[in-house]
Amino acid sequence: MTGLVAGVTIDAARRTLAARFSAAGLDSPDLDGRLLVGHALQLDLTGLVTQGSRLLSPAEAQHLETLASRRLAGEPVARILGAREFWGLPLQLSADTLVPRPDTETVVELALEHLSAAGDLKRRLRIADLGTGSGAILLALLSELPQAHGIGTDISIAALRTARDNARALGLGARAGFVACSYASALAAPFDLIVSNPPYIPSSEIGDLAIDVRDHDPLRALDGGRDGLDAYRALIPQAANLLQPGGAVIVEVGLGQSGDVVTLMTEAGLVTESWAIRADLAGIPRAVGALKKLR
Ligand SMILES: C[S@@+](CC[C@H](N)C(=O)[O-])C[C@H]1O[C@@H](n2cnc3c(N)ncnc32)[C@H](O)[C@@H]1O
Repeated sequence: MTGLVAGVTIDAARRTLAARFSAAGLDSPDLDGRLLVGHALQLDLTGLVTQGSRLLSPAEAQHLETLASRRLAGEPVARILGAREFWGLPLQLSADTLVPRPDTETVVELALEHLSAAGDLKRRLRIADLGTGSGAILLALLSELPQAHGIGTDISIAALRTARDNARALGLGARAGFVACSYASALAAPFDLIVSNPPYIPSSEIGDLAIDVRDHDPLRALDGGRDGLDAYRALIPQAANLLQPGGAVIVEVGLGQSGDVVTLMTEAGLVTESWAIRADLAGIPRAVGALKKLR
């Protein structure tokens, strides 16, 4: 394997990393190389372009080599950077938070569409995000809903700390609270909107996940029990109790789970409608919603 040597230019270092990542079969070798070089040298895209002919110092070359080795060993770029963008918001991560996924933005989209159709975008809404992790879904919603307040829950205190820090860093801290509990068990009614991306991988499938997920995302963010539906069985009845009449619960689901989740919502007395299933970019039903009946 070709290492990076001091005295190569930034451009050459990017090309070398991209070639090594490509040879290792990584999905986005150019992007990964650019992000790691930018991170190691503290340069944004403009800096990388304008300083492309600058030579790496020995310390920079060594640092970059360490980051490249971690990537080649299967560690996701977001874990190496300790940060990931979600809904255009920069979020810090920790070992206790899932790396937020682009698919999860379907939950945010469906929630905003529902609120928009109901004429509620400017209302003083109360939102709960169950299993908030880095705070991704809650903070995306609060960034779009200027009058809304929200609570994120998680069983991981460390994840809640990261979520709280993200809320503060984004200027949303005054409208976001964080509570350690199992899903909504410590929350009191009423809520206008409850969202969740809970753990939903069947326990028996965890071992077959790609290495960047299995070895780097926290197990309690992934493991949904025997059939993957344990979290929905717990949180959907809780949500049904806590919602205002006309309020909505919107959850992310795994592959092939939307039918079972709709059934759980119906059994909890919620109303599911055709608007309330949203596919991700791959066409897989990814977000499922239901309403509490109006009295
Ligand atoms: C799939 S991750 C989602 C994180 C974040 N909402 C996102 O979309 O990026 C699931 C989260 O649920 C949390 N969790 C697992 N079991 C829980 C429980 N019983 N009550 C509350 N949160 C739980 C995990 O710690 C993890 O942060």
